[in-house]
Amino acid sequence: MAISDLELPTGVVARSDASAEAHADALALRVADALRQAIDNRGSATLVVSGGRSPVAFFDALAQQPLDWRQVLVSLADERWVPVNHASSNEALVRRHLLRGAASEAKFLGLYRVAGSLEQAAELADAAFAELPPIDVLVLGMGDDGHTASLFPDSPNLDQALRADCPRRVLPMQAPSQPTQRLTLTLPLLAGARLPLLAIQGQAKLATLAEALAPGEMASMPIRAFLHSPLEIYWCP
Ligand SMILES: O=C(O)[C@H](O)[C@@H](O)[C@H](O)[C@H](O)COP(=O)(O)O
Repeated sequence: MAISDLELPTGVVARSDASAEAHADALALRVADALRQAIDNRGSATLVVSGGRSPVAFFDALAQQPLDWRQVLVSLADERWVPVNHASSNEALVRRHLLRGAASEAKFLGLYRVAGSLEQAAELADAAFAELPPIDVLVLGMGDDGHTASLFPDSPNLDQALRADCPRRVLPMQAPSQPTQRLTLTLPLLAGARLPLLAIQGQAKLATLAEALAPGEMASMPIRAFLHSPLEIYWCP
C-alpha cells in the first residue's frame, strides 16, 4: 500500500518519499521554510516536535538548515518523565540531534520537571507552558496504536486531554501500553498550530493511518484529533 491509496479529508495533503533519508530531508526543508516565514512575518518562530525513534534523521537534517535560530523556540509535544540525561528522554534526543551547530542558538522549553510525583511534575510544566507562544510548526509522530504525542488510548487522562476546552496545557499520562510515565501537551495547545505536520514511516503505520481515517472514536485512536484540514502528512516506506 502507498499513501496515495488513502482517501484523505479535504485540506489534508500527503507526500511520499522513496527513502527515509529523502523523507527526513523533505520534512526538514518544509519545517525550515515555515520557520523562516514565521520569523519574517512575526520576528520569531515556535517549533514543537515529537520524540521517539523516527525523528532522528529529520532532526539531524533540520539542524543543518540555514535560518536565524536565535529567533526560534523549540519545545516538545510530549516527554517521558525521566531525567534529561536518561536514554528515553525526548529532551536529550532533541539536544543531541537538533540543538547543535548553528541550531544550538535556538531557545528550548522542555517538559521534564523534577517533582515528587508525575502529577506534581505536570503541574509545574503546565505553569511553565503558559509562556509557550502560539505554535508555528508542529511535528507529530504516531504509534502503531494510533497514539500521538503522549495521547495514548486507555490512558486515564485522555478524555480530559482531548477536550477542545481542556483548561490544562500539560497533563500526566500513564499509558497502560507504555513503560514510562509521560507528560503531554493537550489538544487545545497542539490543535492551535499554524502548520501541523504528521511524519510516519513504514507499512504498519500506513495501515494504522488508514484505520484512523475510517470513522471511529477519537479516544481509541487519538491521532484522529488531527486528521483534518490543515494537515501535511509525510510518509516513506
Ligand atoms: O515520545 C514519543 O515517543 C513521541 O512523542 C511519540 O508520540 C512518538 O511520536 C510515537 O510513539 C512514534 O514513535 P516512533 O517514532 O519511535 O515510532
